[in-house]
Amino acid sequence: MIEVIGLHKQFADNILYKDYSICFTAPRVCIEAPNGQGKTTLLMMLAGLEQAQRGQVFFSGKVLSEPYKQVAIASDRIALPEFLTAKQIINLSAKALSCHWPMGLIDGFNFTEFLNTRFDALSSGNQKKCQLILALMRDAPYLLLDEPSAALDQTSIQYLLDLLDKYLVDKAHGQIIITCHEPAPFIEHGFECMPL
Ligand SMILES: Nc1ncnc2c1ncn2[C@@H]1O[C@H](COP(=O)(O)OP(=O)(O)OP(=O)(O)O)[C@@H](O)[C@H]1O
Repeated sequence: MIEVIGLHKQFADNILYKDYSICFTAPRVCIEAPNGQGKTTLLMMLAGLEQAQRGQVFFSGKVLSEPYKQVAIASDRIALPEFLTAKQIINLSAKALSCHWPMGLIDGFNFTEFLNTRFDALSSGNQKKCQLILALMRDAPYLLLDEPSAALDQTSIQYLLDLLDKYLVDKAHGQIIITCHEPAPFIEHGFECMPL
């Protein structure tokens, strides 16, 4: 369970969260909110990649000192080295995070033929697949996916949904939080929709 208490976040004079608290209780949550409300920023803060001015985040009741070790995130907001190929980026991450080469995910997303393409030359759907592979290969207990189905083809969405069906089976306290503007397929697969 992820709980946010007393969050304050603003960019310059744009206040996104003011003394904001929320508790995500369902194992699989889909955050639905209008554009610009702060969904991506919230996921980035949960992952420890964006700093809040105030507030605390509890993961199963604990503050994580190094959230990146237990929280995996896929988001367009995270810049990847565009001059490297997808294979080089996946390799770098796998080595840095001591993960196995994610053969199953690469096959499942039909990504093999794009491994030698530079990240900046990948289509938006294939960039999304690369981001998802990087997050999913970590098998972290807390998984945050920002608009995971955006730009994906139907076969890949189905593969992702099947994968998320099984993701928490071996993660007793794990949780998946996604943001999505078209949540219907995720709701059908057991996600609980929450506004911000
Ligand atoms: N690094 C930044 N510097 C300044 N403003 C930012 C920064 N990151 C986000 N913002 C602003 O914060 C607001 C919320 O952005 P965010 O991307 O979190 O919203 P969102 O709910 O995910 O939107 P969408 O549904 O369009 O993806 C926007 O007004 C955005 O311009």
